[in-house]
Amino acid sequence: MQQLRSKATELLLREEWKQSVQVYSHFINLCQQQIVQATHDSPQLSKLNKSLCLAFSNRAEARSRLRDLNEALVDCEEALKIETAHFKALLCKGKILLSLNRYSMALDCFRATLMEAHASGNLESVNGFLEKCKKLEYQSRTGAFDLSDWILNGFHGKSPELAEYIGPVRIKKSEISGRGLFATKNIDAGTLVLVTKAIATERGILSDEDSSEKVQLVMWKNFIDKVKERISKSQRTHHLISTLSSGENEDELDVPDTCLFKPETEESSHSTQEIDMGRILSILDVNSLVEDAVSAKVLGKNRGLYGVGLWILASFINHSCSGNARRTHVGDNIIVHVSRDVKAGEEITFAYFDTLVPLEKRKEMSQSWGFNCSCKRCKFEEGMSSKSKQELREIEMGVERGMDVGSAVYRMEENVKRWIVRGKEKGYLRASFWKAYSETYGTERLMKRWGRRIPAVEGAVDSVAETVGSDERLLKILKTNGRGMVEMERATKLAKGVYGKLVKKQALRSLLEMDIC
Ligand SMILES: C[S@@+](CC[C@H](N)C(=O)[O-])C[C@H]1O[C@@H](n2cnc3c(N)ncnc32)[C@H](O)[C@@H]1O
Repeated sequence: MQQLRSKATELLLREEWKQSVQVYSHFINLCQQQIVQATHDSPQLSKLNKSLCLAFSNRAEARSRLRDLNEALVDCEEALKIETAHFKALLCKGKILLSLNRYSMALDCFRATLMEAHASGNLESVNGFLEKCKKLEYQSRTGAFDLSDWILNGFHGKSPELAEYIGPVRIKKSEISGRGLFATKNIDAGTLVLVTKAIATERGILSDEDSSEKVQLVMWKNFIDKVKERISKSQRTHHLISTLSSGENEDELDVPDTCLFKPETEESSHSTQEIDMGRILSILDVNSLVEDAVSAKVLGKNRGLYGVGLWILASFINHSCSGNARRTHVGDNIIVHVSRDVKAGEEITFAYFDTLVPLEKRKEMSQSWGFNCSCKRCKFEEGMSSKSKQELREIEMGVERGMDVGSAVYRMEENVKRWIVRGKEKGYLRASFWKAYSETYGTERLMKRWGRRIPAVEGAVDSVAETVGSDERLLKILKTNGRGMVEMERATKLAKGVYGKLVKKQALRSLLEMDIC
């Protein structure tokens, strides 16, 4: 036993985790056998128990390094059954709970180690964990995230650690398709609705066109392998992924309780169903997101970096061509915020693809995603009279063939008046032809010619932002046409919709100036 113990410790120190787990397991077995045979209350029994406790906590450490977190947690519990305040076991348990995003339970563990940490000279490192844990626990409770410092430092260093957070939203049946995410109260533009960590991500640099497809294929394979590994190591992950749509009979799928996705929800209630890899692959096909989509901001990334990932709760968000939310990626986190004011009960939707384009283009895009878009904007545009649709197609084709974009905007506005299209619907049509609007507003020559016959830039920007949500291209036009402080204020409001309430005013201005929008 002595030899086994030394060997296991040596392997642990050499960071040979797998072998160390094996040797500790052997040692633990022997130790448990001897405990059964030892005399009650004997000094030998207490020595054996001490060794067993340490072995459990060391095996927990090795298992946690291998990301076998659940097994590692069980080991910590075993160690703590023997010695309720065992420093190493408590510290290891705290670290595991922290990486499982169970902040308040982790906080309890770190607090329980404080006395021993003080006595053994480990106070500084324990305090480090405590502070981190407190910050994350606060974020996950309040949704108060602040990336200002990181942004003002030019995204220097590692991306900030963010807590998982579920805001005022719940999963419900959707009129669009299957299940969707819905606001449970009125939410104002920029408010965060969720922050979740990816189950797995895969990133790579895409260089020239030729190699990028191959690189993407390899990345997709690696990504699938990572998801497989995560599923094999956690029944909870497997169960949560299984709640997602595989694209078939979506309207018949169960509506899971939103609480299920809270990190604190216990593992034990899940069945040990077999992994159906075919279904998992379909689920990944339907639900994986790329990080550099038009509707996503990726903060702090290098140019050319391409990433794919699976974020479970965000996977319940349906697409809409008049979406009210956007996503931002920071490290492995997805942050979803509303990009315009949202009423209680409204479905939270974001754009899977660029929606500042005409209906036909959007139809092609949604079909390439495997569905026919049934959002309100598409329904409205499809429901217009065939004469009006023909007129819109002509303008669209005219713009494609190089027609004067100013005259396209003028024709659009005249049509909108003639067809008596008002409010939101006006915004829908302007959004469909935004390319022509933005080129007109952004070109001095065109503004000289058409400026007085078309609406002011602010009005057009507002109507589009109110219907399809804030977008960096709207911001850009405001910036080029901006006239002093009023536009700066309007731009700041729009920027909140683009980036979410993640930064204070100064950092928001810095983002605006960086021109990443
Ligand atoms: C990421 S899932 C969204 C959540 C899904 N509705 C569910 O019940 O799990 C994507 C799938 O939802 C459906 N979907 C999303 N947006 C849609 C839309 N605008 N129109 C029709 N179907 C949509 C499509 O079947 C798509 O493949």
